[in-house]
Amino acid sequence: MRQAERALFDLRRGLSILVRDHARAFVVCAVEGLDDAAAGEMQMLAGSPARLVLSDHRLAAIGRAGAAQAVSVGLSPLPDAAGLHALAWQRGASLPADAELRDGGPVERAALRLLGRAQRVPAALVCEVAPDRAAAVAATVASGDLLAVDAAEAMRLCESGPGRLARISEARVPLAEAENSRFVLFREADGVHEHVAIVIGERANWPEDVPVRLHSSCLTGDLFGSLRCDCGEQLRRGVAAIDALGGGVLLYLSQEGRGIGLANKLRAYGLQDEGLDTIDADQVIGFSKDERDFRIAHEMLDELGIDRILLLTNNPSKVAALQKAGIHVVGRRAIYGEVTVQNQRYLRTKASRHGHWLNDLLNEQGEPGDDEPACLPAADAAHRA
Ligand SMILES: Nc1nc2c(ncn2[C@@H]2O[C@H](COP(=O)(O)OP(=O)(O)OP(=O)(O)O)[C@@H](O)[C@H]2O)c(=O)[nH]1
Ligand SMILES: [Zn+2]
Repeated sequence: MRQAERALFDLRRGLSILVRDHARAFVVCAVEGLDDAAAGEMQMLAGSPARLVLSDHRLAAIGRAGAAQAVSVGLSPLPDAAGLHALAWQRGASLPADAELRDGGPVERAALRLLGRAQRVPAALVCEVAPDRAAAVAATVASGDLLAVDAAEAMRLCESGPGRLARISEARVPLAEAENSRFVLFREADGVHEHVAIVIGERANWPEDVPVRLHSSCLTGDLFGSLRCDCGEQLRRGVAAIDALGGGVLLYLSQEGRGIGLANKLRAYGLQDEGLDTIDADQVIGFSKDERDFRIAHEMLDELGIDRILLLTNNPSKVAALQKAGIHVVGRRAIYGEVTVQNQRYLRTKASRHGHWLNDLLNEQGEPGDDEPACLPAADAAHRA
């Protein structure tokens, strides 16, 4: 899958790539960062007019729901770069009435998946290579100026897990909430993404069901104490709770913004300031309500030799993902931050639309314990918060 990994780098840099299946080949570029010159050049190279490819989430957000994951939009005339940016992620944008919509094939789907994996807005400009341009495009590929990748290979990369993790380095890092802590850094097979396991306490003294928290990174909350979310407090309280339980592990996962990246999270915050909730805002930019893949956490636990855990979370998806991966989640403990004026709506949306177990915190409905996960064995109720 080396070509697909290289394709990710080129797309991140704003370069065009060639994506092909058995029948067709397209010059593909991210709409994010696109300028008019680049749009012109790719059409010249391919010898055909460019089409805009949008995700099903983006289509729904601009009022054109369809069944396909990727939809190819023919626009005549093609808008300039600013117009394409607006169609890709701005609120209130709409397609012209005469826009021609087609379900995308393997190439269009692969293009959007690659962009999502690269944490770019999932919107692509694509130009099919005209027969009379095939030789020129092949020469550009041969010269090294245009990277070519098969759509199937790109899809395989995007659907694959993190691959075998490498344990790279570690050190003792005493924390305010848990003095006896070690940071163990893992690197994904792609050589880029890194995640840290914070190993708290002495392993010999850990409870049999190891206290574990999966914490997705949040620069704004974890580092700066943003009041828009509850992450910073959950992080520190998570470390303290694991220490108080006799030790365990906090996995600090490089999954900023539920996997959409910081750039898109800030875009989404702008949309939330205009009135959208946290899930609709992500959808307007073209993403699903959660782009995270928790297989990484399973890999890390595996590397650490941990398979029976007490999970500190309010997120049912984390419990389900670990159980599916074969980890025995024998108990679940709630982990709350403070409710603030600024994060209240975010927390309520997590509860109502993401299924988070936050009823006790938000005091909305139900008696304490009512929202416990049905998937956990009753015998472990004592573990629960
Ligand atoms: N896209 C997006 N991401 C957000 C927003 N607010 C917080 N996040 C991200 O959401 C993630 C929260 O991760 P976690 O702390 O693991 O929380 P969780 O999935 O709510 O689950 P638990 O805390 O375990 O209950 C982090 O990656 C944050 O950066 C938002 O408004 N939009
Ligand atoms: Zn946060």
